[in-house]
Amino acid sequence: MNILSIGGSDPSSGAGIQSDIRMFSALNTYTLTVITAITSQNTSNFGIVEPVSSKMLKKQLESLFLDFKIDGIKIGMVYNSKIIKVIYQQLNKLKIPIVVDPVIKSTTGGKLLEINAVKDFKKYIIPLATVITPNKDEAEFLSKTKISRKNTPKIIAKKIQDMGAKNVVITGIEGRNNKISDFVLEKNTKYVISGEKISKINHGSGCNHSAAIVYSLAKKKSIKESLYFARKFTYDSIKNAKKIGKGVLITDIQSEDKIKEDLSNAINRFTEIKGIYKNIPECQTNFVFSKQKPKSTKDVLGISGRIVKAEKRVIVAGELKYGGSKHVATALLSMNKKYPQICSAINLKYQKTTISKIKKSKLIVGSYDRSLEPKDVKIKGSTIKWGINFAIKNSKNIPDVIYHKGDFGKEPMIIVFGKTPENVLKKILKITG
Ligand SMILES: Nc1ncnc2c1ncn2[C@@H]1O[C@H](COP(=O)(O)OP(=O)(O)OP(=O)(O)O)[C@@H](O)[C@H]1O
Ligand SMILES: Cc1ncc(COP(=O)(O)O)c(N)n1
Repeated sequence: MNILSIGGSDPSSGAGIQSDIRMFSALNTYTLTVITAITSQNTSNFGIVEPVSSKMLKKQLESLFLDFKIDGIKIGMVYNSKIIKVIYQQLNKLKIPIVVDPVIKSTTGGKLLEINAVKDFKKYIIPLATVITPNKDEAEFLSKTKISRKNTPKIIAKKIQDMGAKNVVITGIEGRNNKISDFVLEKNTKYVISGEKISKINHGSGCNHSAAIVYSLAKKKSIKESLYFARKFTYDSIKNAKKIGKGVLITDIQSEDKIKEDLSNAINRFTEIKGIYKNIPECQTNFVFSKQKPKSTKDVLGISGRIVKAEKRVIVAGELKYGGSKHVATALLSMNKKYPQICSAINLKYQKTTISKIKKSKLIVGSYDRSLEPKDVKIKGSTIKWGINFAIKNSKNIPDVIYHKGDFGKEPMIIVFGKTPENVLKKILKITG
């Protein structure tokens, strides 16, 4: 699939064209790019803007239309009237999804649309939009109306729809109980998509949101499906935002390749720990790492075989696969449900010496007694879930380690948990060897 991103260059790659390339690549989509303006900015400050000439813009667009099948277009920073008019001339006959992210001001305060271009933006760019995604401030600015009890998001969205956009999403409306919502006016129907607000000041969430919408629309999904997909995608990108520069955080997507790379590195380092073979249980070891918000073991990467003991060495038998682990992945899912930041786990042999080392190090330990398992739990085969939940309930803080001493015919076990495989490995180093 090929998606075209039309927008400004952000040299810090936190927003604009460069951010779109990162996002579409994470979605395994080829990104075509047309630059409208070059900006100088970083995560703290916005510098200057140099728009490209109309001729240059037109030539960029023509060169792509002559060569590629384009499945969807995202429009970000357009800056001035000349740019707006060229985009309109080139795009107005197209029949593919176009998502407009009306960027007016950057998070760091830079001007991304000239004041005297606002009129043409409304006249030429808004009517191109299959979906337009103003945030609350942008929606108020475009509609010249403040959201209030009287002027509801619906009234504001309708004003923007009347300018020619087919569907309108007003993003980032903050509510009570740490909720953040997007108000949607889809043709004649309205609805709200709500979720938890992450307390991080970030750069690029709006760009990621509109990029994910056009990606999903280009895959022929409905508007509603695309908005839910984009909301989750953006949430993950904010959750995974990193402090790369000195200022605001830069949003990022943890690609499946990155999950694989992190787990694979940690497994290699695990196998090299001196004397680690003593910590491999009879049922062998699995080491797992999940995607954000895993729903089932299919979202958890693990070894399709196990890490096995071969005399005084340990070797990895099998490959990394989603759904590769059952037991450790199930334990992780129970932990992750209560503590979503915990995404990695490993099981180790139960030994008194290890437990006393765990207790001496400052790790938080939880445990459960398998002989107390209720009958229905045994019958349903949901022992691990029951045990992990039992240990979590009885621990004030997030347990680093949960163990049980086994039962008749059941091997005792220790499970070490952490945010990432690297984090789990650090804990293992404290308690083994
Ligand atoms: N702190 C947050 N926690 C969770 N979701 C958020 C948060 N901030 C924004 N979102 C969601 O991210 C999506 C993008 O909206 P946002 O309001 O960030 O756009 P924007 O202000 O245009 O961003 P930008 O300034 O990066 O262009 C929306 O679905 C919004 O609800
Ligand atoms: C080139 C360009 N395009 C868009 C944004 C908006 O993104 P943000 O509001 O996150 O700063 C930006 N800062 N720069």
